[in-house]
Parts: sequence; C-alpha cells; structure tokens
Amino acid sequence: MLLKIEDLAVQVEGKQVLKDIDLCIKEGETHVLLGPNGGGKSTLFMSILGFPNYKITNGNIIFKGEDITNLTTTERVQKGIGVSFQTPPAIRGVSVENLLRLIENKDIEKELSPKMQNLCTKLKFNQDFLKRDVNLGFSGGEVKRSEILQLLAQKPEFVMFDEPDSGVDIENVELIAEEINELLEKNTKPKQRTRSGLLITHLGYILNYVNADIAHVLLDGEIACSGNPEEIIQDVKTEGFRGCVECAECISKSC
Ligand SMILES: Nc1ncnc2c1ncn2[C@@H]1O[C@H](COP(=O)(O)OP(=O)(O)OP(=O)(O)O)[C@@H](O)[C@H]1O
Repeated sequence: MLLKIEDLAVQVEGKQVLKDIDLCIKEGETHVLLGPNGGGKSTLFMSILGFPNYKITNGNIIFKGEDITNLTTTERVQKGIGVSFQTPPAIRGVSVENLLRLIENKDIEKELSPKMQNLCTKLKFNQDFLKRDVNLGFSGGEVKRSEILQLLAQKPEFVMFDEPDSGVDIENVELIAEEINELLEKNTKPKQRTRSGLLITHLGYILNYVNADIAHVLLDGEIACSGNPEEIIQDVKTEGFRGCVECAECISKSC
C-alpha cells in the first residue's frame, strides 16, 4: 500500500472539516475525488501535504509504511509526495528555469537535462518563457503546464492534482493529460506501475483522457461512497452528489 489514511479527522481554524476518512491507494493506482463545493476535497489534499493550518485531531497518514502524520510538508515532499495546485502562488525573483534546475539537480548553476529540455518544448515553454518568474502573470493554461513541468522534474511516487482541467482549453487539457499519463506510467501494465495519483475533478472532464481506478465522493467532510469512476460520474450527472451515494455500485470503503 502506498498511501493509507486511517480514521482521519481534520480541523481548519477551529472548524471540524473532515471526519472518519479512510482511504487506501495502492502502488500504480489512480484515484479521483469528487464532491460538491465545500465538501472538503482541498482540505484532504492540504492535510496529506501537512500544511500547518490543517490540524489533524484524529487518525493517521501512512506513506510507504511510515507514519507521516507529524512530519512537515518539506519532509513529506522529500519522501515522494508531489502536488499540482489549482492556484499556486507566484514566486517573484525565481524563474521557471531556475526552479526546475533546483528541483531536478538541487543546483541552480547546473543545466537542465536534455530530457527536461525536451519536456519544456513539449509543454510549449520556450527560452523566453523559462526566464519568466514562476506563475507571475501566467494564463490559466500556463499555470497548469508549469505545475506539471515541476512534477515531471520532481518525479514523486504519489502525485496529487487539484482540478487539472479547470480553466484550461481543450488543447491544453489534452497536453496536460498526456503528461499526467506519463507521470502515472499509464503506458505500462497496471501491475508494473509504481507511481500513484489522486485527482480532484468537479466535472470529470480530465477522465476522458486519464484513466482512474477508483472514485470517491467527499460529502460534508466524509467519504460518502467509493467505486467505479465511470459509474459514479454517471450517477452524479443524473442524481447529483447526494443521490449518487444511494447508487448500487458504490462500495463503502476503499481499504
Ligand atoms: N481557512 C479556513 N477557515 C475556515 N474554514 C475553512 C478554511 N478552509 C476551508 N474551510 C472550510 O472547510 C470546508 C471545506 O472546504 P474545502 O476547500 O476543503 O472544500 P472543497 O471540496 O475543496 O471545495 P471546492 O470544490 O469549492 O474547492 C468549507 O466549508 C470551507 O469553508
């Protein structure tokens, strides 16, 4: 098991946002988090990442067999957790290229590898663009592509994507999905995959391009049901999030 979340409860600013969260993600699996606005999806992401404002009041987060519940965000990232934020902050004074050099080589003076340079070209980042400050004045699509590029340099074993399909045009969704598939080793057989992913998507649009194994509906801070992504999305479309919980295909837990 790559990630195991047991009976997790989380408070934000004194408000109980998540409770009774059990989630198990095996090596090579891709899971999807669905749910209405305010259901707790971003809170779960931030709690897995270990942001200090997200106070764990109960439960554990186990990553690669190790209890990481009390580790800092930096320690979790070093252990192999990566994230693509929906609206990441701009970093004044740090160019995209220098950030990539730091992630890839831990050395700002060292050139990017030819593989990384090819990925920059593939993701439509030319030399001028690489000189720009990270996320400063970037369009929605540029922000997402830049986040993916950073993940491709980091190569985490567990990757979380916060709405990779929101605010992005069709060509960019296809491009982003191609790289998500590359990161999650979708071109290899399921049993040979080592990396796992967790995607937040409101409408499931990205799932037209990225195959997921299990979907979870997060409702009022609890995982209300888990099951086959296509069936759950279909139920959400016809019954809404609350109606979908009644669906016959749903299983109660992923662990
Ligand atoms: N810093 C905060 N202070 C107070 N309440 C917060 C804070 N952050 C989140 N919440 C509350 O926690 C609940 C869950 O929010 P969260 O952002 O996790 O939901 P979400 O499922 O990601 O929503 P969306 O789909 O709209 O992005 C909401 O009621 C929200 O108001």
